Amino acid sequence: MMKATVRQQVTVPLRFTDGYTTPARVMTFDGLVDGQEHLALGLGDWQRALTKSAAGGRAPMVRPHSECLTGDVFGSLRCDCGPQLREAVERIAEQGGFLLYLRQEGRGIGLYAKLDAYALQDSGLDTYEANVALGRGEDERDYAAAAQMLFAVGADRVRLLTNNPDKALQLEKYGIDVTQRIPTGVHMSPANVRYLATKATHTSHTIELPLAE
Ligand SMILES: Nc1nc2c(ncn2[C@@H]2O[C@H](COP(=O)(O)OP(=O)(O)OP(=O)(O)O)[C@@H](O)[C@H]2O)c(=O)[nH]1
Ligand SMILES: [Zn+2]
Repeated sequence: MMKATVRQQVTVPLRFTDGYTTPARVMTFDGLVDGQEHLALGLGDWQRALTKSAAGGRAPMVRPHSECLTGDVFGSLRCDCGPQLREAVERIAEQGGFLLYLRQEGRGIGLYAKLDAYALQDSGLDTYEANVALGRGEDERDYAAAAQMLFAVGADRVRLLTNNPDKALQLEKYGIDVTQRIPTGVHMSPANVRYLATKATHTSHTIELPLAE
């Protein structure tokens, strides 16, 4: 795999809508294989986490988060992306590590296509069937660039914050040592319960859902 390098890093103070604040070291990259403008956010004492990991201690916590404009920015209740992002930033900041903000809108099909998929879901298809009906893959995400970013920041061993087994499998395939997979919380709403249930049954996401009535 081609090597990527950190292109720039700047500190950005974050404040979420619920008032939670933390500084983030926002990093950009040169040489990412997919040509996208992905970001890594170094959170908490990420430098100490890297030093400890290199000495054989606990690996830094890392969450690969796929972009979701509607959820991350506008607070859409159709998915769980906004609350997951908020949760991940705080958990990583507590322990030191990285949030990878990956420009993989709509599981890689893009924003307009995701909204087309939402329209199909409103006429009965589930989240995966809708992608297929559009002639797209159920999930087109590839994590090669994410692996490149982790190597570039020196995090080749990670504790991965995700419920998605594919993220761990792909990162391992690209040479990252995933020492542990940590589940994220489940952020359910009436509008996203079907979406979450489909993820759990269709792609073995580790999502614990209360039984539907
Ligand atoms: N095509 C499509 N994409 C969706 C839909 N709902 C959410 N997404 C996208 O799915 C992605 C969600 O990504 P993640 O938060 O990384 O979720 P995940 O793959 O389930 O894995 P974890 O959250 O890590 O467990 C984002 O890119 C969203 O834009 C949908 O109905 N159709
Ligand atoms: Zn979302």
